[in-house]
Amino acid sequence: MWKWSIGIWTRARLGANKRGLSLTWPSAKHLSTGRSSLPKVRNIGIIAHIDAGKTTTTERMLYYAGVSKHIGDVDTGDTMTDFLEQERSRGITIQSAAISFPWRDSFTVNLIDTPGHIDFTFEVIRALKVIDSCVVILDAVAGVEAQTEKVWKQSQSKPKICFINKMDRMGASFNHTINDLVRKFMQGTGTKPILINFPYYKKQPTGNDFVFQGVIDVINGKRLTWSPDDPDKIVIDELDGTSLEQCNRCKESMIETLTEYDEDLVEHFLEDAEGDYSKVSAQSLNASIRKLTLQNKVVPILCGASFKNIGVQPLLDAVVNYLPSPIEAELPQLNNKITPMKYDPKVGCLINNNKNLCIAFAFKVITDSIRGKQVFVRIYSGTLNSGNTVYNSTTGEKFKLGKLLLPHAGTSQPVDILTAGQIGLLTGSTIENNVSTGDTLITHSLKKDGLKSFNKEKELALKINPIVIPPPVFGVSIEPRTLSNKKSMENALNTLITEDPSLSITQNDETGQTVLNGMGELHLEIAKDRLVNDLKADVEFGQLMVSYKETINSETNIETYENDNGYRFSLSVMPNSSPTPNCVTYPLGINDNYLIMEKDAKHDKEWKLQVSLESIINSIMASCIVGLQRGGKLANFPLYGCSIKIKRDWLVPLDLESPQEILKITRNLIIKALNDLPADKYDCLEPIMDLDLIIPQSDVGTVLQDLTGARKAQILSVEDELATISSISSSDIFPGNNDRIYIPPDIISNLHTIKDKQKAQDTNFNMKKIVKAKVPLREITAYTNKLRSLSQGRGEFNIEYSDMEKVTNDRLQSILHDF
Ligand SMILES: Nc1nc2c(ncn2[C@@H]2O[C@H](COP(=O)(O)OP(=O)(O)OP(=O)(O)O)[C@@H](O)[C@H]2O)c(=O)[nH]1
Repeated sequence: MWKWSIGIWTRARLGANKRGLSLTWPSAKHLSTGRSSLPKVRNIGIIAHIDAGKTTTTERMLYYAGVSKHIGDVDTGDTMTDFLEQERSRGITIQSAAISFPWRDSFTVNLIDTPGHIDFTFEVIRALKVIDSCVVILDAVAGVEAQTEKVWKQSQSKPKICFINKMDRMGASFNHTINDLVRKFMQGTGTKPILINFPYYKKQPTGNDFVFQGVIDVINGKRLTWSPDDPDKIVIDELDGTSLEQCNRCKESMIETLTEYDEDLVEHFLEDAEGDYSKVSAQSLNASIRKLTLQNKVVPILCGASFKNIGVQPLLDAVVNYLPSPIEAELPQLNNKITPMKYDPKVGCLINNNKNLCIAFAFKVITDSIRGKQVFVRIYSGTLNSGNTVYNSTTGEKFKLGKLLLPHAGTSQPVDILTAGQIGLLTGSTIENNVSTGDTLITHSLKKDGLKSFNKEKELALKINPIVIPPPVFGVSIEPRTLSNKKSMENALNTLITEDPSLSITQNDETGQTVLNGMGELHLEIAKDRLVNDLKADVEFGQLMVSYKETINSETNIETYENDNGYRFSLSVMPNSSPTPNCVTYPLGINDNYLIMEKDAKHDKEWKLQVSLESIINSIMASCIVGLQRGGKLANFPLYGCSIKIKRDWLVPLDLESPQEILKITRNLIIKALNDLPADKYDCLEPIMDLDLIIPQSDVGTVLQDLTGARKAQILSVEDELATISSISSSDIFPGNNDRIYIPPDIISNLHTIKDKQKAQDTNFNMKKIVKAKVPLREITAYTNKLRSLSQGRGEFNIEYSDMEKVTNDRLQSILHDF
């Protein structure tokens, strides 16, 4: 918490000198050992629409935490979290970067800065899997944009704080953005916004211009202004006049909202504060906001302009004050739903009441030119020590851990131990072939090789539910420039898809063509760039093409393999259906395919196999993926939405030495089953996209005509965009569910740039419409130029994968013409 005194506040006063050295925070110590007191850890994700200012805000956080000595800037390409060459040259975040830093009173913040572009949605999904809460950044001019809506929904019930950024820009509206937030996410849910601070505009000495200069702190009733020349200097003043009046109204509104849910605060308000709003203590308000944020009853809202260094320290305070520690977060989602789990304040998450059980989840793999493969893990329970023997419950492999690191985006710090709640990195040669994204690692917290002490049936079979990978929608063919480059191309592709499992490779056995598939044009563009420039693959690429799929509408014959050595194996391929009783289901990668194994209690228990059941199942899964990717009978498009069912009576010989032997058998059975299925039992599928358009009202007719005609779009809705900024700025109160929350009115700030002036005119004088539609991806490629010409450059659009849809025979013929 801040110590309030009127005057000038700098980093030096907090104990950090200008070179970023911490004198009073015990940061260096707790970061170097990897141990932190669990209640003082925050695992947060920074999420938002593209360009909202996530990386800019993260860079300021790192600077104020003393981690970086100068403020990195996306526009000059010297940020710590966007360290890939492609990120720096394009000024966008491509992969989520994890970084740990200290903040006040020995808190450790583990932060993941996520990309905003829709093509990198998998990066957001995997970050959301391992963080406990989110900081949502909003652009104060644009309000809640399409990708913010998406990530808000994806983050489900994780507690959130909102930071309304870019308050310095012309057209910025605090009021409009909060209205937008409430309308899109809170109305009818019982969740309410809580204004922690609101913007302060300073009137310029000449003219009537106001410039965004700081914030009014509602809880402490102070004005904080940042110096344009010195990022470390904050001046704290008492309030008077309109600011004081607005702050009091905000505080009353805050107390009214909180007391609706919090009996403890009601008691404090009536007894200690004697019903006087001004006497309600900051401590009680902060405790109440924390409690209700964790319950998703309220969302604290702050504002600032990260680019101008305004408002970032209060945001960091809000992170540690209001967001959950790992012992207050949601429990992990395990495959075995009956395993008991709870939080213990000392050891963190306690799984199966076994405090020695360490469970970690591998959520990201990167390849460093010096350190080789590194795996990001989130530790859920217990501790991970370097040198521990670890069991990978996803693959059934055992291996010894090498060095552990704490991530610092671009650089990392070696540690001996990673504790529950931490996000860390595994390195060393032993992880090379033993860990992939989505794997669960299990070990004994105290013993170097204590796996034997676990209950094999229960504890070593535990898995954290895997990350769901959306299907790729675009592909590009790739071939080595010379035959001698083939091996290095395969290695480079392998590295690429290990790092980013939302990329995939399909191989056409007939034509020999290799296709790299991804989530969108930009995704593949970046992948191509990485292949050639970072991984030095000497390759040629074909045209970008839509990723079509095939599916089956009927079950295949049951195919059986049996031999004298004791193998017996039968399977069939069928369309996905509802869960089958007495079966175990395993997802098969990206195409909504599954492996279904009829349960047989005999397996593993009685077989006394030399290799683990998990590694056998893993081999079966790998061969299923290959078998289904060979494609269907219509056009060899990869199979989608299919299940491979292994029948109950399967047997493998007791002396089986390697599960690899099973690979070929399974693959051949799948190919035989699919070959014998007649062509009329196959359907072709094409990707359908959700399209969000914002267009001037005057162009709605022509744009809709083009969409429904040539582009075969189905229009879902056409709505007015929210009222324009000028009309909203006068409305300072909006209705919530049954109550009203006070938001101070906006002041239109100075016009900074020509672009901003144009944007302001556009926003003020042109009513816009929001169109939502579904459209085949094939019809919406290269739409940017078309929309530009139909809307005189004023239309904007966003597309996002919706689902795969069956195509008619005529359409299939027209699709086949594209190849
Ligand atoms: N005027 C103004 N510009 C800002 C502010 N914060 C960020 N920007 C600018 O907005 C642009 C995008 O900023 P980023 O930090 O890269 O945004 P992002 O959300 O990380 O972008 P992606 O990760 O690519 O989605 C850059 O040009 C920043 O300089 C702000 O407070 N005010």
